[in-house]
Amino acid sequence: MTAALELKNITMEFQSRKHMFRVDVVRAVDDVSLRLNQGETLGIVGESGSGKTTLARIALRLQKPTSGTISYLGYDITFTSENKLGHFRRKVQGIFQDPFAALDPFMNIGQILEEPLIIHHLGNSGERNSAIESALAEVKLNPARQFVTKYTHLLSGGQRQRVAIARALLLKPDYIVADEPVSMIDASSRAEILSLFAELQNNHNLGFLYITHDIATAGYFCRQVAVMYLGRVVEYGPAREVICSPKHPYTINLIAAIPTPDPQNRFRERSVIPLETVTVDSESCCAFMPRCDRALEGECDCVKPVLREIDPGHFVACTRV
Ligand SMILES: Nc1ncnc2c1ncn2[C@@H]1O[C@H](COP(=O)(O)OP(=O)(O)OP(=O)(O)O)[C@@H](O)[C@H]1O
Repeated sequence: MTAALELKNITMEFQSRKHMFRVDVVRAVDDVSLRLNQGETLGIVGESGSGKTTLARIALRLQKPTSGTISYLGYDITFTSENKLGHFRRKVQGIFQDPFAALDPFMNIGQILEEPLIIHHLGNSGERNSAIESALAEVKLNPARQFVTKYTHLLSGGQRQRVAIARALLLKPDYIVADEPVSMIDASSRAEILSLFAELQNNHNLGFLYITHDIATAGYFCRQVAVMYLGRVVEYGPAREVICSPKHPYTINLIAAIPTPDPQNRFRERSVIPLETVTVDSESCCAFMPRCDRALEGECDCVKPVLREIDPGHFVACTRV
């Protein structure tokens, strides 16, 4: 089956000038290969700074990688010029963390939703209006006709995110890159937005690249999960397996940190991942080594672990597994 999105050996480096004559190179993404099939959900999980957003921007071709290739439906679009990306721009949509910044406060909901249809020359005015109303109904903003004339300051965070989802949906995308779509929304709306994603996926065979720091929501929504640490994928596999039977020490710690509503927790001490105290040359050793309670001298400090298949479809980059 041709993948909706395929990232092969993606590396992304940024240069930052720290002193007048010294330029530091930050490797935000380091040799990442991932595949998203049509109608499936791939979760990218990791803490702040692990390179998730950079990878999301690359999947949307908002950024060209330093090396590696991006394929959309089998076509290499890594360096395709912007004027030839029209179809990709329509069929691949992004939903971002901040629903307050994503929508223009000077436009009403109808204008916000009509704009991409006008840009992509889709339908006449009447067709666009009925498409907008059905998209609003689909994201459960009812009665749709009343929402069309409202401005964004009248909506809650959850409602704004629904408008952003409707805007993406109107272009009938093949896949949506959702970068922390529920992290700025209050807890009560989070589950509703995630079940809305699942419903839209069923109805439209939509693919999702779901980026999050919260492995629990990834487990709820994703079929496959990739756990990232300092730009690398350290564990990848079916979400249920990665969450119920994590193998990499970093994933094990992330899962141990998921809060559970058990009154006995008052009497238990939880282990926390220690903060990084030293920076290692991750070119020649395991980047997680300074924080790992299983690290072994002579092994983890001299081998850069690569992903190995330890169970069918379950990959781990750790020499200690
Ligand atoms: N334009 C840039 N210039 C320099 N460094 C950058 C740039 N963009 C990202 N980085 C660095 O790349 C690394 C990964 O950043 P990225 O935003 O992709 O991580 P993240 O996992 O999405 O984190 P967060 O959840 O906090 O957004 C960080 O160390 C960041 O400082």
